[in-house]
Amino acid sequence: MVTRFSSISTRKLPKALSTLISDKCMVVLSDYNDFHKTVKRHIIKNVLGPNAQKRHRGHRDTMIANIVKDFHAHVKNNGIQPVNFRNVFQSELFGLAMKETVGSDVQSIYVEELGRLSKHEIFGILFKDLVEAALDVDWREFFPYLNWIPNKTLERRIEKLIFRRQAVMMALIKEQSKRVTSEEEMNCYLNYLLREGKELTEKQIAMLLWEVILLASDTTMVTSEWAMFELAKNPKLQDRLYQEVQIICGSDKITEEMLCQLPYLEAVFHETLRKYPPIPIPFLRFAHEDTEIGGYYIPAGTEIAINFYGCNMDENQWEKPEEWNPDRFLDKKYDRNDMNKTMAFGGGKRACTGYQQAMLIACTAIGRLVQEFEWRLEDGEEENVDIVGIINQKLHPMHSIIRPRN
Ligand code: HEM
Repeated sequence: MVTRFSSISTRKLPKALSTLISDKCMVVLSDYNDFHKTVKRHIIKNVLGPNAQKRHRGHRDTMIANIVKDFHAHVKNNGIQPVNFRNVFQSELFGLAMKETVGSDVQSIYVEELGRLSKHEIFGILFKDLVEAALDVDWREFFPYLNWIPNKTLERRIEKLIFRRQAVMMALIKEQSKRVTSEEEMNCYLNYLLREGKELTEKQIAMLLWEVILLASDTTMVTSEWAMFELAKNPKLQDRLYQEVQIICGSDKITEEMLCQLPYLEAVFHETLRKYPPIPIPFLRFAHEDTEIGGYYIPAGTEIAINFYGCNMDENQWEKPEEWNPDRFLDKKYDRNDMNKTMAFGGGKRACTGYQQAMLIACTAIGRLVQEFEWRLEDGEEENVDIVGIINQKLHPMHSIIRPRN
């Protein structure tokens, strides 16, 4: 992935997915070409690079504060009734994604073609429905010579989803374009692309904005949910993390600046990514030229699946890989600054551009939630380890009993 990326960075996508993403009009699913290089420069400069992340700091702090507030409100209103972690976390994460892309956590919007939509409905149209559709299997993919047979039900469903996404994105763009005067609203991807992305069409801008909404709304939540699940399941390890946070932060709330002093928290993050990589097998690639990988000759046209999950469960590489054990990452052999301790973020030139955002949000949230509350699993929850979808999501959202520490 590192040295051969230029030969193996062409994506092999199912037809339905290719249609959904307007024929690879995204950084993450485009081939390695000039379009990719241009739009990757844009996303780094305005959203995901270190300077952009500094500019978005306020949004992350607000997000964490809101999550903590929501959990306290749950305790106040429902006592020891279990809380659905995902409901709280995902809504706030989606709000952050909207701020980064269109400048505000839109609570409702009027869309000419669809009427007035709530935040929840916008989330459904821009995220949930499309993620579910990406999983739809078109049986014709397995029999390419039968491609001439129509699959009208699937095609109509995809057309409808694209229509709805496009209508909402256009309404968001129109609404936001009216408010380009305020300083805070200038700091969003939409305004940046309107200013700097002169080579892009309106449709491409809509797709690039949607890409950030899609990528920012999920993988970080998936990692945080699995980490909280394991901590709630293992009170001793949770206590160890709490003690570490107490020693470093005392009575202060944990902040991003403190993360570098919290090695156990960092180990919790990496161990979660190892055991539950949010992208266990990235979308297939194919070699567009003859190449050689790991001593094997790979002829042009070969499809390549990279199994991160398999690598992270390899007994030759990891002792007792099925155990969730953050301690393994405290070993001196791991460089503290190396984000690639596991394969979770990919590798080489196509490695994840959003790792810094993911790490800052997940680590601060996990640390702060353990600092504020004691987490226990609801009876029977321990068994709920099934996963669903292409992003290794917990099939059953985690339900946990939380008790404020003070
Ligand atoms: C724990 C969280 C995350 C994980 C595990 C993760 C994982 C990955 C992986 C494995 C790839 C490479 C796919 C491949 O090689 O085919 C990737 C690419 C990418 N990710 Fe992430 N990701 C995470 C969060 C994010 C976030 C929050 C964003 C942005 C908001 C993001 C943006 C991207 C982009 C733009 C690429 C494409 C890079 C390129 O093709 O040059 N990721 N991610």
